[in-house]
Amino acid sequence: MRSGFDIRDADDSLAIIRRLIRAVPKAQLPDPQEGAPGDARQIRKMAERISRLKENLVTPETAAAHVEAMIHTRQSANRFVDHDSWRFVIGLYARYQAVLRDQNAADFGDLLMWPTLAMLHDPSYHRRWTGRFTAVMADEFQDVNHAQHLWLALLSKKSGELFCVGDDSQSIYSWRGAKVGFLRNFSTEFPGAKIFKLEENFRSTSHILDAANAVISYDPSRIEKSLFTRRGEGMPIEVLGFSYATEEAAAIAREIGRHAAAGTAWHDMAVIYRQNRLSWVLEEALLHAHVPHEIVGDVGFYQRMAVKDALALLTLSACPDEPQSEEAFRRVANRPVRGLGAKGLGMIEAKARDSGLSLCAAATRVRLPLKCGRALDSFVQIVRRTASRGSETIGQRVSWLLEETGYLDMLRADDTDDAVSQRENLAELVALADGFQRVEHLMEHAALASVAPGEKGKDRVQLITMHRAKGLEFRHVFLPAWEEAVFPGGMVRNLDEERRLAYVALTRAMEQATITFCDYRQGGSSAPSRFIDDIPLQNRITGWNHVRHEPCQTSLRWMQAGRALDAQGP
Ligand SMILES: Nc1ncnc2c1ncn2[C@@H]1O[C@H](COP(=O)(O)OP(=O)(O)OP(=O)(O)O)[C@@H](O)[C@H]1O
Repeated sequence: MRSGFDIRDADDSLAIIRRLIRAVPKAQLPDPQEGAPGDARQIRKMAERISRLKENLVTPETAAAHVEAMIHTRQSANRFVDHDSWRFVIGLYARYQAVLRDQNAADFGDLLMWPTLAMLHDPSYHRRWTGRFTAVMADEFQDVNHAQHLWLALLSKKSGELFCVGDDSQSIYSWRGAKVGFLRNFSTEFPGAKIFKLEENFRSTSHILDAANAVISYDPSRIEKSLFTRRGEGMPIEVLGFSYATEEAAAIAREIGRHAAAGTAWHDMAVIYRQNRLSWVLEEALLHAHVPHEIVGDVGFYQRMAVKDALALLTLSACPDEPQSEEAFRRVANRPVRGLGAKGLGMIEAKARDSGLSLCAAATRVRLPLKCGRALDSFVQIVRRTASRGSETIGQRVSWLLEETGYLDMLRADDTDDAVSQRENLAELVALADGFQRVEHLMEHAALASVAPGEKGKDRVQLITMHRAKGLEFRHVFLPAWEEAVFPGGMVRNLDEERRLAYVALTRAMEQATITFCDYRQGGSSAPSRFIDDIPLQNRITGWNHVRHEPCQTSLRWMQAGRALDAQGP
C-alpha cells in the first residue's frame, strides 16, 4: 500500500460489499439459506466471512484452497456447510480487496493481517519490529483471535517477554473469531511461562461470587481457580418469576425506585440483558416509573429517527391546523422526498404567516413546481383523512399513515442495516401505541422519554447488554429474561460461551444481583434458564431480599417450580 492510506470502518466495508453484490447478475448469486440474495442480512454475513478469513490470515490468493479444505472437512464430518455461499465469498473477497487497493485503503482486518503476514514471511521486517520492544503486554487475552495471537507472539519473539492478562471464564467473543484456547494452552505454547492466579476478588460479596463460581463450574475446559473475597457474605441472589415481560419490567422499575428512595444512587444500578431487543420493554417500564436511565451504546427508543418521524405524522394527523403541528410538518413534509426544498418550505411559511393559516393549510395554497405541489397535496389529504377513519386503534392509525404516505416504501426500498432496524422500530412503535387510549397520552409519554432521562448529569440507571457490561461494575445489577428461550436461547451454538456470559453478568454486581424471568415473552413461552438451577440454594432466595418472609404471588409460584427443579439436583 502507498503511505497515507485511508482506513475503512465496518460501515464502509458493508457499503463496498453491498455495491459489489448488486453488480453480480442474479443467476450467479448463491442460493440463499436465509433472506433474499443481496439483502442486509446476506451482506452482513458476507462481510463477517471476509473478516473471519482475514483473522485466519487467509489472503484472496489463498482463499480458494482454504475454503475448499474447510468444506471438505465439514462434509467429511457430516456437518452442514452452505458451500455455494462460501464459494461465492472467494470471488467476492478478491473483488472487495481490489476495490480497497484501488482506493489505497485498508479495513480493520487488513491492519492486522498484512503486518502479521509480513512478520511471518519477511525476516528483516520481523527483526525490525520485534527488536523494537523490550516487553509486550496484552489485556483481555481470553478474546484474541488467530491473527492477534500470532501478531503478539511474533512481536515479543526477540525479548521473550510476553505478559498476558485475561480470564478464560469471561471469554465471550467466539462469534467474532476469538479463541479462548490461546489462553488455556498458554503454558503449553510457551513452556516455562509463569502463571499468576489472581484469586482474590475485591469487587463482589461472597453470595455473588459463590453463585458465579457455581454457574461457571459446569464449563468443562475452564482453568481451575478458587476465587474468594473478604467483602463479607452480603445478600443472596434474588430470583423472581413473572407471567409476562411487562410485569417483569414493571417490577424491576419499582424495585429500582425503592432502592433509590433508600439511598442508592441511580448510577449504582444497572439492568443487564442478553440481547438489545429486550431493552424497549424495560425502557418503557422505567419511563412509567420516572426512573432516570440511559441505554448504553444505543439511542433511546423515542429518539430514533423513524420513531420521531412516525410520531410527527401522528401529531399532524391528530391536529393538522394547531400550532403544535408546525414542527411536525417541517419534519415529515419531505420524507419521503416530495421535491420540497428550503425555497418551497420558505414560500409555505410566508403564506402561513401572511394569511394566518397553518403550514398544512398553506401548503395547498402556494404555487409550487407541479410535481412537488401534487405530492404535497396528496400528503396533506392523507393526513387530513386520518381523523375521519373512525374507531381504529392508535397503532392501526400509525400503521396506516406510514403506509399511505409512502414512508414504509421508502424504508423498504433501502436495504441498509439502518433501514431494516428502523422498520423494526416502527413495528415496535405500532405495538406500543396500542397501549394508549388517546394520541395526547402517547405524545406526552414520548416527550417525557425524550427529555427526562439523561438530561440531569450522569446519575442514571444504565441499560446495557452483557457484552457491553464486560469490565464494568455496579452495586446492584438486575438481570432480566433468564429464560431458556432467551438465555442460553433455543438455537444456541456455544452453550459454554452463554455460561461464561452468565458469569460475566453476575460478577458485575458488587453487593446485590437480582435475576428475573417470565413465562411468556414476545408471543412464546419458556421455562426458567438452566443457569438459575446451577446457583446453589444457599446463595439464592426466591423473592426480594427485603420481603423474604412475605413473598409475593409470583415468588410463591416460582418457589414451587424451584423446589421441583432443586429436588432433581443440578
Ligand atoms: N488490590 C486491590 N485492593 C482493593 N481493591 C481492588 C484491588 N484490585 C482491584 N480492586 C477493585 O476491585 C474491582 C475490580 O477490579 P478490576 O476492574 O481491575 O478487575 P478486573 O479483573 O478487570 O475485573 P473484570 O475482568 O471482572 O471486569 C474494582 O472496584 C477495583 O477498584
